Amino acid sequence: MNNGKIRIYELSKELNLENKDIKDICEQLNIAVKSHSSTITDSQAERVRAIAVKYTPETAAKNSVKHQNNSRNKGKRKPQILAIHHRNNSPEAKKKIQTEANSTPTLAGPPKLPTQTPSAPPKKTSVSPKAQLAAPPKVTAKTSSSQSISADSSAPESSSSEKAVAETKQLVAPPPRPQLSKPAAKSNKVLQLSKKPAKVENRSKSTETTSQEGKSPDKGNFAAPKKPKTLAAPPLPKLQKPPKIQNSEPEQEVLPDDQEDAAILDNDEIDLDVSKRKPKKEKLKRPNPPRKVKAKTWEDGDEDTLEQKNKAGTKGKRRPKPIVDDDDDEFDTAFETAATSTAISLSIARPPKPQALQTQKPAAATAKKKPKKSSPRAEKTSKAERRNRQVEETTPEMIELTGSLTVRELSDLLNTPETDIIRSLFFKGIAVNITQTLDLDTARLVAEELGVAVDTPEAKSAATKETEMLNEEDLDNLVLRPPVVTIMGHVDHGKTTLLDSIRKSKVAQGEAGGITQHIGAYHVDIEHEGKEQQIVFLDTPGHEAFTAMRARGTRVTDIAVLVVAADDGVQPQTKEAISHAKAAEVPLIVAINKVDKPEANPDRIKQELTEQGLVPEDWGGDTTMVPVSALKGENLDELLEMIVLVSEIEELSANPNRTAKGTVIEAHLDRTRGPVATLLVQNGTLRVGDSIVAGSVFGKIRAMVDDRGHKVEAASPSFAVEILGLGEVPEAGDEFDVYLSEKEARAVADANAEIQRDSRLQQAMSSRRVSLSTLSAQAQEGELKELNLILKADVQGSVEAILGSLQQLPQNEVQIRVLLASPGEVTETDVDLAAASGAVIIGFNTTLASGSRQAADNEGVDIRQYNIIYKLLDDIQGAMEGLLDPEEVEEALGQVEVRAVFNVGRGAVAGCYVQSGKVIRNCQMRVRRGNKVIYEGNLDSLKRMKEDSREVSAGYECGIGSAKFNDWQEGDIIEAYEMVFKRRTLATK
Ligand SMILES: Nc1nc2c(ncn2[C@@H]2O[C@H](COP(=O)(O)OP(=O)(O)OP(=O)(O)O)[C@@H](O)[C@H]2O)c(=O)[nH]1
Repeated sequence: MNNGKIRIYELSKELNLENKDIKDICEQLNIAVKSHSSTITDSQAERVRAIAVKYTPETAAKNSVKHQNNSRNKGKRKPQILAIHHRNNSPEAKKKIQTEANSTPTLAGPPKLPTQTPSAPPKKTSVSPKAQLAAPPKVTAKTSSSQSISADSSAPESSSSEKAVAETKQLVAPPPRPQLSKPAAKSNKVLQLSKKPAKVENRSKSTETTSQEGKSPDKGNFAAPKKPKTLAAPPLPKLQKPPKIQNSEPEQEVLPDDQEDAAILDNDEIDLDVSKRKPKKEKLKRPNPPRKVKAKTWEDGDEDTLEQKNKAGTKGKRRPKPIVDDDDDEFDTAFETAATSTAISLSIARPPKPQALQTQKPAAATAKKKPKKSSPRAEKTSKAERRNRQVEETTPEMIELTGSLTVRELSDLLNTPETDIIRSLFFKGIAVNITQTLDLDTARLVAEELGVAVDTPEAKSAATKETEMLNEEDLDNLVLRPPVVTIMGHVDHGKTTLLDSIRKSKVAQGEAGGITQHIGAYHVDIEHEGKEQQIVFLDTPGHEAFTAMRARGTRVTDIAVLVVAADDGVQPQTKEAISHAKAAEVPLIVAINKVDKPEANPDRIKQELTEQGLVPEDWGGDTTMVPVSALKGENLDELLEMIVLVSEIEELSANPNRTAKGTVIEAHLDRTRGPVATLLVQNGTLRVGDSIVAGSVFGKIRAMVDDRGHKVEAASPSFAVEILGLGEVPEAGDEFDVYLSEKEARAVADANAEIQRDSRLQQAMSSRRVSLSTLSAQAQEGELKELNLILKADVQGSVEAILGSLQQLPQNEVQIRVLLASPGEVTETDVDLAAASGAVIIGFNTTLASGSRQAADNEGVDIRQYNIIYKLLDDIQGAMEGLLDPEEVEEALGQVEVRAVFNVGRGAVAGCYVQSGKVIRNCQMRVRRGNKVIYEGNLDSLKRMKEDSREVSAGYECGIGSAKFNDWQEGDIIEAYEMVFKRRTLATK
């Protein structure tokens, strides 16, 4: 709904009717509608909803005129509902209600309701829908509750509390449409479920039966389970919707225009009921405790909050108030009792959105307090008390925070009104709105202020193995597989050289700057105990910028080889590698490298490693440490042997006789070949032609190439292959699965894409998160600056590495906003985005697509290209500093000594000698006498040889005068300086 209007198709969707049906209803109501995309006003929509409740396509088809008449007839019923409202005030009625409530325990059983509703439709099949429509009284006859309802319809005004109870019950039982004298109403409900009036009747019957017998309606009523489909189709949610309409809307429909207000009151009453019943819903759905909190808020009279929550379903929200006004204490008590039993049915009857339900639940619990409203002032006080009490009662003792969350989410977690959170932050100088995302520290601050302890379990290490690749079916077909080994270690400790040496090839050559920047996977054949064996190596980069990639490497690895240079020792990334290996719970073998170097000291390395918890075997520990020289190829055999031995102990196995699954090691877009991904098969066998899903990407494998560049048809467990045929570039680190059915594979990919989209949205929200350190005061004063970036890199791993490094840059004054970060060329689209958002495009190891350079020139977009990450980071830091306001600093010009004082008129001029630097007319000066500064101000006149001079340099004499200072003395020192603006650098926190 926009601007108070709603389109026909939106309405039809909401009411679960056909567009045509809605148009029919509009026609009945004389609302001009041309097509399904026509809009009508909210008030018109309300009228349509009212009619829709009772609307049946069947009836509609017969004639629209009848409907009009019917709607008039319905108007007669509305008064019934109104009457219920009045009944509430009658003490007698209340008693009756109590009695009723007690006597109808069946209704109270919340669990039954859900079952009933869904099952109801089928039962109805046994009954002729037409009959129902034509003779609503029959329905009433079936149930006691329905009877009372029918009585109401006959004499609405005189309706008693019994009737009210009966109505409530009806509401509870979704179908029981005795109230609806018009068959249409019933049919409407039915329609929502299955669009078949017959089903509606069944439902009502079933519900009735259930309420009486306390059994599941399904069994008894299922005389004709003819259309199980219908049953399946009308899932619970649908059922919920129709009920709402029944409760409130039928009445509205019936009421003549001039009675609309009264109808609203009625609705309000109904809402009250609902709120009271909500507690039961909790039992049924038992979803989010936070919602309860919201409900409390609502009770407190925070209408706004409610309204905000349910813009679409505003009706429900308004209702609470009127109820309060009309409520009588006694009645409330009685009604509460009754509500317990009827709550469930009501909830079913109500279509309200989940949010509304949530909010209402708590309301139900506190409904008793409402009567106090009779005295507005007393009510205010009681509200506050109640609110405090509620908050105290419901605020959890401890919450668990794992990351950023919105104000609303925090409110849910804390069972505290959003407004309280916003207020609390406001007083701390942080202005937020309800949808804004708070970072963990801010959220913790809020929670702790409310006395709620915060637990922040450490984020699961990225290196932790996430998925078990084997499942039960594989156990019978397990065969040993080669170990997947990750080589880790500090930069330049010789990882690539080691692998290179093992492979007897020159992988290190050709890497930009000699730094490994991509993850690679290679297999080597070795001979062990006379048998040929294989080891698959993952080569991960050593620079700390690639932490994420290394972590990923660990996640798929079986054994970690930690390379430590014997001449350098344990370094930061050595420690990091150890922690990754520990997180992944993989065995670790240390290769003490560069032992050929004269300064190599393996024992020192062992000592340092011992301090990290890795005690060498020859020192009594359990860590295998092998001294090697990667460069000279010394002792590599022993290292390989150790790897094989460890893998044997690990009994690494997989089932090659199944569809493959594994992990995307790397992926990029190749200009000629399309998306290319390196996959590590961890179970099963991957084959050309397989339908594969990697993350959210679907593909049919066109070709596979192994690490030696050979085309292969199949890849068995532990082997890494580069594949072609994916639709898009998957994310490195994504797991992949092969599906026998291409259709299923596509569906899985689509579903994954949906999930990823959601999480990306959340990330986008988080990128604008409120952080205590960066926002607070600055944000409010508009001082926070942003540097927008678009990052394109050769591969996903580089993207992650750069993003990780960017996060390390101080952002307390200038915040980096990465609008887009993806692997691939810099395209014209990127340029457009940059132009629209004032972003700079950063390309790393990537090229410009044709046309993008020209587009950038035309748009004035800055594209920076790099192949060394340090340079990239330096430049970005420079750009960020460029965004800082320059600071005004004092720049010394020179020093002048006063050697004589000349009185001129009323003033005086100093005869000076420039000792150093220079002095400039109109510059700033500071006059020092001894250690004291006696004047600071402008140097107004500067003369050289009685002539005005602009500047006098060191070694020359000059006359200096100031309009505001004449108290010169010989020996005074004048420090000449000027204020200049200087570019600032980012302060590192
Ligand atoms: N003397 C000697 N030098 C070695 C040995 N292993 C590697 N180096 C040298 O150490 C330097 C770094 O080697 P790399 O293999 O590139 O180191 P890396 O750990 O892969 O470096 P990144 O890929 O940048 O993390 C090179 O100059 C190698 O020649 C060795 O066993 N002995």
